[in-house]
Amino acid sequence: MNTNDRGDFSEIPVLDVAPLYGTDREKIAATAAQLCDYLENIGFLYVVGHQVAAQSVEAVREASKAFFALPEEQKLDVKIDKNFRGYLPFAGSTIVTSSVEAVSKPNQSESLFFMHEVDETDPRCLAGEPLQGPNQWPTEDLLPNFRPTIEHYVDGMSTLARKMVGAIALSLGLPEDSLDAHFEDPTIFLRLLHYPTQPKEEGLFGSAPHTDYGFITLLAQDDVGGLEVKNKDDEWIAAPPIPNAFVMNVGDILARWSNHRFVSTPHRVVNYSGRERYSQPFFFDPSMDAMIETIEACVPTGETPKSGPVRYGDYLMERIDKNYHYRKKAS
Ligand SMILES: O=C(O)CCC(=O)C(=O)O
Ligand SMILES: [Fe+2]
Repeated sequence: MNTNDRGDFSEIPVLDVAPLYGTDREKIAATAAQLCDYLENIGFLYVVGHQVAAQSVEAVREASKAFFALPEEQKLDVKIDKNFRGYLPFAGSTIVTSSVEAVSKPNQSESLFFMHEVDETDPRCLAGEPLQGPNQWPTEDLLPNFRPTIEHYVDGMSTLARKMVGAIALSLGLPEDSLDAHFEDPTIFLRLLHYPTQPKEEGLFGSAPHTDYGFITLLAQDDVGGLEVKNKDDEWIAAPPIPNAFVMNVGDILARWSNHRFVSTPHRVVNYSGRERYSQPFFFDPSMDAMIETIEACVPTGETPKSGPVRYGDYLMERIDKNYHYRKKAS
């Protein structure tokens, strides 16, 4: 790697991941090598050639629009709970752990969170383990077909994300399945986001500058635009919508796991378009119980890892508790 290239970009590159669904080892290796370069130097790329149907992406967007169009009191029927599933009203989160800039104004968005489903009878839920509980679904009479639409999408996105886990392992010179054990019960978030158009105001964002917590993010956005990614010259580079592409980025736990060989790049959303914006980031993260310990292949000979081991669930709870008002305990 040429470290001088790090953060030196003026657009987000596109990677065709179709070979990852096939069996041609040479093509798979070439795709992984290209991926490695993007993850090391930019931390962001567009993924095309995946097998998530455009129809499924569109169906989720329509479901999202229908949900956010409901009266506030109906949205509040599924208000976000202690398990981090449900509706986060407009301006409900301020990113305070952002290392990117001092942030004080709440994000100009409302969102609806789903996670991996955990039944009420599941031992993890019964034991009161953090973030392990059932999703909150809008009722069928209010929004018909909502749940199967979301679940179908999460299935397709999970398949794509697992292909990327394999490609990431290959890109580090490891066997394709070497990280799989950490994703046996993956921690999954699907966040449906609605950004009203916003005024131009100092320090006011749809989504304030931040890095993502987790492993990888795969984002579908509508045709409005507004996502921007920071380069090494502190310029905000647009990541405009490309049809049938997901924006993929490295999260902080992947950066840490890779001894910061891969870079978790700050990004933000500003919606000055005059239109409403809808996006749907899918976050694919390790199992709560997975121990994240620096990948040896990422530590140069003679050096020690930059960070110690951490249980993914503990790391995640710390990050989440800091960022969301509704979780803050009244003192
Ligand atoms: O809405 C977007 O385009 C980006 C959202 C985002 O960065 C996030 O939810 O972490
Ligand atoms: Fe993000």
